[in-house]
Amino acid sequence: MNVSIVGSGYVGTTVAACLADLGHEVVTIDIDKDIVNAVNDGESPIHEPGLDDLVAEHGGGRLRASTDYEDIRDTELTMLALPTPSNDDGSIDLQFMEAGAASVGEALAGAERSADDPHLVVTKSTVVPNTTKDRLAPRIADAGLERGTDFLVASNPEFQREGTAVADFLNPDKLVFGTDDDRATDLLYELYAPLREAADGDVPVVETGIAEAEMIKYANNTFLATKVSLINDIGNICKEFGVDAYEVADAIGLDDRIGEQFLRSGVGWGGSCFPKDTDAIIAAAREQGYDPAVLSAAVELNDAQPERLLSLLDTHADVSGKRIAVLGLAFKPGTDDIRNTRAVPVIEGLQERGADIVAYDPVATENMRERYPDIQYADSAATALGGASGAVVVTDWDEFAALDAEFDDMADPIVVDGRRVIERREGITYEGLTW
Ligand SMILES: NC(=O)c1ccc[n+]([C@@H]2O[C@H](COP(=O)([O-])OP(=O)(O)OC[C@H]3O[C@@H](n4cnc5c(N)ncnc54)[C@H](O)[C@@H]3O)[C@@H](O)[C@H]2O)c1
Ligand SMILES: O=c1ccn([C@@H]2O[C@H](COP(=O)(O)OP(=O)(O)O[C@H]3O[C@H](CO)[C@@H](O)[C@H](O)[C@H]3O)[C@@H](O)[C@H]2O)c(=O)[nH]1
Repeated sequence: MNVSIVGSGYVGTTVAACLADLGHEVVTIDIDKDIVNAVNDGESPIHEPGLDDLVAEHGGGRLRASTDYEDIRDTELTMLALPTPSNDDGSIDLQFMEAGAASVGEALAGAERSADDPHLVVTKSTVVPNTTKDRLAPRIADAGLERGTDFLVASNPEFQREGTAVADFLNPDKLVFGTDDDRATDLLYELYAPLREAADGDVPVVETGIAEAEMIKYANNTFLATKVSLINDIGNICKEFGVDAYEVADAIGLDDRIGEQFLRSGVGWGGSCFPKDTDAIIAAAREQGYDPAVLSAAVELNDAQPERLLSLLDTHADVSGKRIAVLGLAFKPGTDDIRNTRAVPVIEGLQERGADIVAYDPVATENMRERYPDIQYADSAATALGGASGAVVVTDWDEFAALDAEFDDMADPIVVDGRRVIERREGITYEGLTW
């Protein structure tokens, strides 16, 4: 198939490269010339394991990028993979989606199409229920097009995680096709046919309505975020009793109804999705007159975990004027993404306490330096720990688990672990956040 993807960021580039690898002809449209040039030169514009190879193989060939929306005219369907950030009140900001939809409409309006061959516009981005129908379809139609005749709309949310995005896209737990027209459903089946054939096992397809598909994405993300907040709540109770929350989690995870994943308690959830999506669906629900109590509590608890981590440090040392190591800056291991990382409230809490911060991350240092140019950055965990009067662990990078003799070089070996990566050992004062 000929496919276009508007927005060549984390999702757009990953989906485009994977679809090209599966045999489709794909063009991504982005307003950022550097991204467009990178893709055409076979270079991945983002840090994502496995993506470099795919873009190197297909970039400039079956995978092209362009700044020109008119390139979507030669394609059968267009996916919108544009940002959906938060407004100040947490509600979804649809300005990029509406601008993209309007540009798609203008490009399609200038194309020659037969009435029995409408272009399918698919919402890949995460949007609150009814956005595609009420906010995006009208922007496309503004160019003088008629929905159902000139174009169709659908929702096909994406469940890939950063750090494992390529593998997640190619082997999804499910595909969700939100449509209200059989022609749209057929096109989505055609698009995903090579993926379903190549996938490791059966890939179930959920055929549903457009708004249901949009809501499934929020239900998925908020369920997982709340699961982590719940295990953090339980973990905080465990800490009060001197009980190991990880032994408790391992045991309850054996119950199929609970499941073993997303039971790692600690300093909380961050990233480009959980925080903004939870805020967006809470704001959307409130606009409808419903206040989601459990989701609000999940956010509140998540916001409090970094301060709990620092309070534990306070019980061992007054950090004012002391060198404190922050190990891990990315919101999770495997990525250089610092969007909504828990490292930010930890750094700000340490700054409020007057600590002299030295931070280390294997790949996210440069991104954090742009945000906090005034703190010190070390080029290794060993350098960060050397002479420090305390250390906090924020990201569960594997390399932190191997640290050992490095603690001997601390001025005062106090380690407060927010991710359970460091083993308790002789010679250090160790506090786990929930164990
Ligand atoms: N990042 C993830 O892992 C992930 C996973 C699932 C779903 N999502 C959702 O997918 C959507 C996109 O997220 P992302 O992380 O890929 O965003 P991103 O910021 O990485 O990428 C968006 C891209 O859109 C481009 N852009 C902005 N305005 C444009 C316009 N008018 N026309 C063309 N291009 C334009 C930007 O230059 C950027 O390259 C969001 O709704 C997000 O919630 C993200
Ligand atoms: O047991 C756990 C699991 C995760 N986390 C934290 O939760 C956050 C999110 O982690 P993860 O879900 O692995 O990463 P994302 O890349 O943000 O992926 C989520 O957000 C994406 C964007 O919507 C979705 O597509 C994915 O399905 C969804 O898992 C990170 O800060 C993790 O440290 C924990 O604290 N404990």
